[in-house]
Amino acid sequence: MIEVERLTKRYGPATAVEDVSFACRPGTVTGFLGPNGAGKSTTMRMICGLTPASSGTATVLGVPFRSLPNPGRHVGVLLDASAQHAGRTGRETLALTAQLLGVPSARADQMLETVGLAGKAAGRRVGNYSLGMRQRLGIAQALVGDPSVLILDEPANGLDPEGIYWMRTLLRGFADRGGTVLLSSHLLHEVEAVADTLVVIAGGRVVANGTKSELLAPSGRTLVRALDPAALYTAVVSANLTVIRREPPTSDGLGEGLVVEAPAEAVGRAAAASGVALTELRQAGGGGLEELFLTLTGRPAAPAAPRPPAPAGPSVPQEALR
Ligand SMILES: Nc1ncnc2c1ncn2[C@@H]1O[C@H](COP(=O)(O)OP(=O)(O)OP(=O)(O)O)[C@@H](O)[C@H]1O
Repeated sequence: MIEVERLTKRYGPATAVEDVSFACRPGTVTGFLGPNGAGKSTTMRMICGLTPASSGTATVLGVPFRSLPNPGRHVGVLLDASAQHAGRTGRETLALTAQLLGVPSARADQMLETVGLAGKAAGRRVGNYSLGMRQRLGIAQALVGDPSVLILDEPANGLDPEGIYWMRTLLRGFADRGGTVLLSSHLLHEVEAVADTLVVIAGGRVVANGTKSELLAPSGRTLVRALDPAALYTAVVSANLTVIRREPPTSDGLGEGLVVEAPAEAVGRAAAASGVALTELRQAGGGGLEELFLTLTGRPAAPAAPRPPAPAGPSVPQEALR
């Protein structure tokens, strides 16, 4: 169990993390999502006692991380896969960790096997490892102490598709055996595939927190497009419906769309009343995590007039979300 209660981190006048609260339960994978600079790493570092919080608390297995006796036997942490000693081999790295944690050295060999670094790779110096190999070694290191909690910051970075699939299977198995996993990522689709619970952070604040099925449930919003986007906008606004945001034109030639806070029927009627020919009318949502993420964190409006109300959250460049 990980419990985070109103955690805040300030660096001088800047607030990196503000009033963040969430819980990760045994048997679940919690995906911690946010664009670059959202505050994921800072939050994880505070949970692990590496960065002091300005206010708020974080506990792991009921106590602050630093109060855990031999924490590596309870919590496996991977915050920076590049932080390993470049001059040691993979096998030496894990053997040393096993020794420090007081577990048999055979466990180190088992973990090398588990992460696919047994054999030749185990004898190579870490400095010669690819980023993906370092991630695998970092995951092995986190697992050596046979912990019940895993805290992993962007573990999929540098992994190829096969590696990402492998990691997903590993984390799912760990949680299914009763473990607790907190996993940060900006790889939305990977998180969507493995997480049970999602915590979305933007600008240092939690903007969504719930089970995947709750958060991805269909919304009462409608996505609508028309041959004449400006006429559509006027029709929607004239019917006193609220435009949440614009959708960019599609690659197959449909023009700019609108996401409207109303059921499809109301939007269709508004368009019909103004004689606007629609090219698309459907419930918004169903676009998975990416759509949820964009809705929650905002996105740059497409250049067109007239403009809808500004998005509620900070602007997030789309490339930061992939
Ligand atoms: N030591 C520090 N001093 C000052 N500002 C910091 C420090 N560490 C982080 N920040 C700032 O805090 C904010 C949150 O950073 P953080 O690294 O936690 O975000 P993140 O969500 O992990 O981003 P990324 O996905 O890019 O790693 C950023 O604006 C960052 O510049």
